[in-house]
Amino acid sequence: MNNMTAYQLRNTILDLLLRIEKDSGFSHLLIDNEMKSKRIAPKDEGLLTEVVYGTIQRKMTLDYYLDNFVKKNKKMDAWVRMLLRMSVYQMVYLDKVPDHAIIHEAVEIAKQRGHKGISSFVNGVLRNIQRHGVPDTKEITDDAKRLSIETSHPEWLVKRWMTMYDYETVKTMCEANLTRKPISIRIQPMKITREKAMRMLEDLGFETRASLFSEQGIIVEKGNILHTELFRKGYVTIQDQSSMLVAEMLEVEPGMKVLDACSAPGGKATHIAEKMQNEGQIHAYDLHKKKVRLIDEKAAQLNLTIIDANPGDARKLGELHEDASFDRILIDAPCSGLGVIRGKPEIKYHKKEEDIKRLAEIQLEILEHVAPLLKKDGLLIYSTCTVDTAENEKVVQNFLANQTDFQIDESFFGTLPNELKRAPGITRNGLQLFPEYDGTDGFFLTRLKKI
Ligand SMILES: C[S@@+](CC[C@H](N)C(=O)[O-])C[C@H]1O[C@@H](n2cnc3c(N)ncnc32)[C@H](O)[C@@H]1O
Repeated sequence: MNNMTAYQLRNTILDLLLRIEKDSGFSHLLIDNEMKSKRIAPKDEGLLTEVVYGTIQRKMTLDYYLDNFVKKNKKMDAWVRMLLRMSVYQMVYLDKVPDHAIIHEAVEIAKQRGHKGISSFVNGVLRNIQRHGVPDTKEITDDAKRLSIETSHPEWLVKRWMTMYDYETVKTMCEANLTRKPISIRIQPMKITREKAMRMLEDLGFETRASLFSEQGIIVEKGNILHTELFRKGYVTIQDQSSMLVAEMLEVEPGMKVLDACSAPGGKATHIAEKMQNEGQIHAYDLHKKKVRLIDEKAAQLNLTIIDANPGDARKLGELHEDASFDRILIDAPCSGLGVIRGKPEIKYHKKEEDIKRLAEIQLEILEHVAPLLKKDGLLIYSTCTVDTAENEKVVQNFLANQTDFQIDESFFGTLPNELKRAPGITRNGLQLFPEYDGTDGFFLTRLKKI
């Protein structure tokens, strides 16, 4: 592996940021690919991840700062603005590299990518910021606007959340979205115990702790799991703790017949298969044919054989399966993803309010079409990785309003892990996890019972 110079590393970071912006690419996937390419030395991985995530996470705040130092209507190529953003990010939020070195590297990059005029412009803006400091956002008097700029969330989104939750909850949530998400992993219990996996990781210098949400979960505080044999050989897989709650709460047993209606890439289907000790049947569907392969790959990696994955629209599964034929059903619905902003920060800039309305309609359609496939006394989990009540509470309420043979399974609340029994997001209709809570994603789940 060649060690990159600071200049090359900054150039790679700039390229990554531009790709993420241009292709609306998922930052975590592009960063993982970059790491896997082995071009980045382990000592540089931290800085790369920090600058890429940080610059995306704080894009609106950085633009607010820059607008104070750049003439209005100044035409700027996308790469110049991005170079300024990532440099200001490092100057304001990181203290790893001195400002003069950050400015020097930015000017070198500008010289190479552009011409002398651009490098002097970059130099001028950054030196001005170094001299005068960034403007104080406290001057913005409107709460929603200030929170929007300070935490870099679109104003419509902040306003929307303020209609759903009190200001302090929204503020905490937006601030949590600016922090790094701890990685959590799930052990494959047929291959290794949690204690052994934790011991092995700690021997390798990782810092770990046991998840309180799932007996299979481990939180990795420090260390890159992608580089370990444990990960490569399928002894563990990456999954957010909140997602692990789903298979825990589905209460499956070996031999059951289970439907996972929106299954790709198979994180929860494989967990359910593990809980069933790989005995029984899991019918897994996903609308997108290409993604079905991901379910098969994950199952193969974890040596799980009971998952039958196929393309299919959840709203048409009644054409393939008889009514009342499944013991358990999971609907992990397509959603706005507004609960996973911390791990995929670009989401907050791409979503629109109309998307949420349309998604809520699809979610209700899926629930209504899939529900008849559940046996009497069977359990159905509805989950999403969003904090938007229109996609969570409201969908469940609307579904129940037109049903006589389903109800919220009250015993669900009793079976939650103790730490969650009094979580702030518990309502009559389910559990809303917020991203600041024990490092999970923003996630909603509820359990319905067929009576
Ligand atoms: C939240 S993701 C599922 C994640 C998955 N359960 C896991 O744990 O890995 C939602 C999935 O629903 C799929 N999807 C969207 N519309 C669908 C539909 N009408 N029928 C079935 N799947 C759908 C999407 O392609 C996406 O993969």
